[in-house]
Amino acid sequence: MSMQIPVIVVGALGKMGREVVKAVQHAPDTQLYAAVDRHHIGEDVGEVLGVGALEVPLSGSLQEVCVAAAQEKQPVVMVDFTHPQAVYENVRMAIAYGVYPVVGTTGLSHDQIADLAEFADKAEMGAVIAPNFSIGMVLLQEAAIRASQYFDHVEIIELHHNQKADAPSGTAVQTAQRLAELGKPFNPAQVEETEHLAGARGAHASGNIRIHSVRLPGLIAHQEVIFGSAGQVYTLRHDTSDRQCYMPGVLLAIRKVIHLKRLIYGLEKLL
Ligand SMILES: NC(=O)C1=CN([C@@H]2O[C@H](COP(=O)(O)OP(=O)(O)OC[C@H]3O[C@@H](n4cnc5c(N)ncnc54)[C@H](OP(=O)(O)O)[C@@H]3O)[C@@H](O)[C@H]2O)C=CC1
Ligand SMILES: O=C(O)C1=N[C@H](C(=O)O)C[C@H](O)C1
Repeated sequence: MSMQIPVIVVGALGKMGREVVKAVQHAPDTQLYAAVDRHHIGEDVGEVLGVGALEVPLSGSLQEVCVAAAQEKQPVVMVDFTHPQAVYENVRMAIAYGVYPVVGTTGLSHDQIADLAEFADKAEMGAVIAPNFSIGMVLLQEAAIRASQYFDHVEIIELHHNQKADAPSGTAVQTAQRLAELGKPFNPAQVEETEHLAGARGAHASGNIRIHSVRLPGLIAHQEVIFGSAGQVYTLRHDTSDRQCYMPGVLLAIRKVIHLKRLIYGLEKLL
């Protein structure tokens, strides 16, 4: 049996997928098993990405790839960085064929995640969904949880490139959720507010925390969590300058998911 974990990358030609293809190819204990996307079907994924031949042709059918993976004697992992509209069915498909999903795609609803967790439970299959695979964001969220002990007022600003399909970012939603889980009543009203332009005060997320989304060319992925109290503002900020920052987290999830028997949500639970 090979010591390398076979990995299917779905969305292999995307901004994240191409980094995952390279990371999986370079890591000593993982190997690229298949690459799935919607373009260049049949062409060598390495040639298309300009990194030299990898002897892995692009497939347009995740199902065909999963059928082949189901015949393998060792566990196969699927890494999905596609689109909010595709990811739910991709994860269902992977689990149905005994392929372990590692999901970075954001935009899944709370109900969809709960449904996938139930599906993984029934199949006794591991799965990892993490809206952010960078260690810096895990640390930012932990610092925010600590700061919440001392601040009652907090808002989140997330800033991304303008090719992003979903808003707010999955990371901002998760950050608000993690703060809301503390059970503290954030942002008690000070005055009666009127929004003269709809959306001016952002979106209401978990825990009465507002999220403001910025989309501009030139940005990659950035988030601020801003706390305020009388006479002081405390700002936590994370900036992404290269999508390589997500790769150690993705590789960690690939290595761990094959030993799990349920769905895990959040990179912090794997550290
Ligand atoms: N968890 C994390 O750490 C991170 C998560 N993300 C999330 O990852 C997702 C992808 O982001 P990004 O790489 O920037 O997006 P891109 O649009 O650059 O890449 C997505 C790729 O998936 C392809 N695709 C879309 N639908 C399917 C499908 N049904 N089957 C196969 N391939 C498909 C797209 O093809 P086409 O071009 O034809 O649409 C494209 O090649 C987003 O949800 C984003 O929020 C991003 C960064 C980090
Ligand atoms: O689309 C992106 O780029 C990113 N998406 C994820 C999210 O929605 O949180 C993670 C990171 O912010 C980059």
